[in-house]
Amino acid sequence: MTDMPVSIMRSGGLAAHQLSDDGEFVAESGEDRLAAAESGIRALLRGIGEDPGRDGLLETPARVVRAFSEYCSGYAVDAKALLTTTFSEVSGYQNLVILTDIDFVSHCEHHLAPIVGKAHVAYLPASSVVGISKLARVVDAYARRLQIQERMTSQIAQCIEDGLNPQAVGVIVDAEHGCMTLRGVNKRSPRLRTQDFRGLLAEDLTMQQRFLDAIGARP
Ligand SMILES: Nc1nc2c(ncn2[C@@H]2O[C@H](COP(=O)(O)OP(=O)(O)OP(=O)(O)O)[C@@H](O)[C@H]2O)c(=O)[nH]1
Ligand SMILES: [Zn+2]
Repeated sequence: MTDMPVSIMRSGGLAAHQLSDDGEFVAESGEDRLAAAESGIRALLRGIGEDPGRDGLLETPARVVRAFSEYCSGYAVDAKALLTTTFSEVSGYQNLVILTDIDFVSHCEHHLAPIVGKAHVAYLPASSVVGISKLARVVDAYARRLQIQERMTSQIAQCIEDGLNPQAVGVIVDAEHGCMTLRGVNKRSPRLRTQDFRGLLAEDLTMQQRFLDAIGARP
């Protein structure tokens, strides 16, 4: 047995930081990371039988990397910090605040295929309300990552619960998954519905129904 790190053994002597344990090149700088990502896209193009050297594809790796940086820009967003602008002067408001039809685009972590849908968010304020655009920003902060829909739904609910400490939180997400509609099982119609109800919205079925009615959903 040797004490040599796996990465060094695999690379035949390369410095340990240059290869990860699964044998991938690990870039040190941001620029190296982009170059490595672009070369990965060139490999993908070769893998599907294309010629990454032909004119039309020369700029494609850089474009794809830029596009994925945009799809995944939510990693850089501190979602909870979005909920710090609140208005307490409307503290007499005792009803659900419901923001419906927040459209989003995410990407599934299994196939990197688009998940396109709408999120509906409700909360019952405890003492203050938040600017409604911030709720849509929270949705985007989690949507613009590689996701599965169940986790995204809970992350949005958790963020609102932590950020506003409300009496109730509800998040419903309806989405179409490209990995089901464009490939694989190739079904055009199914939409995945996920929901996360917390606090009074988990206990009070009448309140839950008000939320469902607002989005025109069947219970
Ligand atoms: N629960 C859940 N599943 C998802 C989501 N997005 C994609 N999937 C599923 O993840 C699964 C991955 O299954 P695998 O069998 O590993 O992948 P696959 O061979 O490409 O499967 P098929 O899509 O059936 O062709 C598939 O069933 C997808 O439909 C999501 O947000 N939530
Ligand atoms: Zn998928």
